[in-house]
Amino acid sequence: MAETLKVAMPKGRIYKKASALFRSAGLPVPLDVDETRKLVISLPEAGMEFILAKPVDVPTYVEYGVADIGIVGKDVLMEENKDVYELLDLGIARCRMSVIGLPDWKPGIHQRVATKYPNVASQYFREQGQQVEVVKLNGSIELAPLIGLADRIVDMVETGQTLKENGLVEMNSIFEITSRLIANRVSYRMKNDEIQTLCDRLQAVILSERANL
Ligand SMILES: Nc1ncnc2c1ncn2[C@@H]1O[C@H](COP(=O)(O)OP(=O)(O)OP(=O)(O)O)[C@@H](O)[C@H]1O
Ligand SMILES: O=P(O)(O)OC[C@H]1O[C@H](OP(=O)(O)OP(=O)(O)O)[C@H](O)[C@@H]1O
Repeated sequence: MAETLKVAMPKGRIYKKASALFRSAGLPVPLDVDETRKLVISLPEAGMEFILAKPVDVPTYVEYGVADIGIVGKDVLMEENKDVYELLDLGIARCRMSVIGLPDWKPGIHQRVATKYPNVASQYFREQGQQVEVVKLNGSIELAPLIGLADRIVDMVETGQTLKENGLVEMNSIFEITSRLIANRVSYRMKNDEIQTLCDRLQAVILSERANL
């Protein structure tokens, strides 16, 4: 008998897109996650169990093996650097990680950069040979240059609306972001049939959606 596959799904903006992809692939997903406070949802008839997690925690659950697979943004994978397999680019929740500042920004003697992604930002500026102080924030990052906490930020840009409304400009794009399917290393071996079947079904939908673009 096939083993239960434990799937860590991020709540929030990725969930809708990821669940639509699962449904198109003929895979079940819990409905109405916005309306429930339940965090573990079992679908025994499908041999699956869904863990509804905060997006940034998905790689941790998968690394520790309490979830066999998970869905997470490339931004989180780059920042968290967990020991997991990255199996598939789902092509959803597309945006980019960028360096952003006020239009009149000039490099000062002491440069400060605010971000939700301190590891990504530190590595980027190190590679650019720029010495900066990185300050970690947890949200509304665009506030930092407006009120003088930092002279630049590293944050995600999707439509560019947040930048526009706050008079900021995108200076450099660091990398493109989409959501990825990740797997625990041991689960990938022990539940290979189940994981591979799921991967193949998702891949087929992704390819057919791409062909219809
Ligand atoms: N415009 C966007 N801004 C932020 N994240 C985006 C955007 N577009 C796609 N994403 C993806 O969605 C993920 C963030 O989802 P969400 O905003 O629900 O989480 P969060 O802000 O980390 O969670 P929480 O609000 O619980 O702290 C990112 O990790 C990224 O991969
Ligand atoms: O280019 P846009 O389409 O405007 O999207 C980008 C904005 O969306 C994200 O913020 P989020 O909504 O996650 O809020 P928070 O990080 O401030 O909590 C991100 O941090 C940017 O602020």
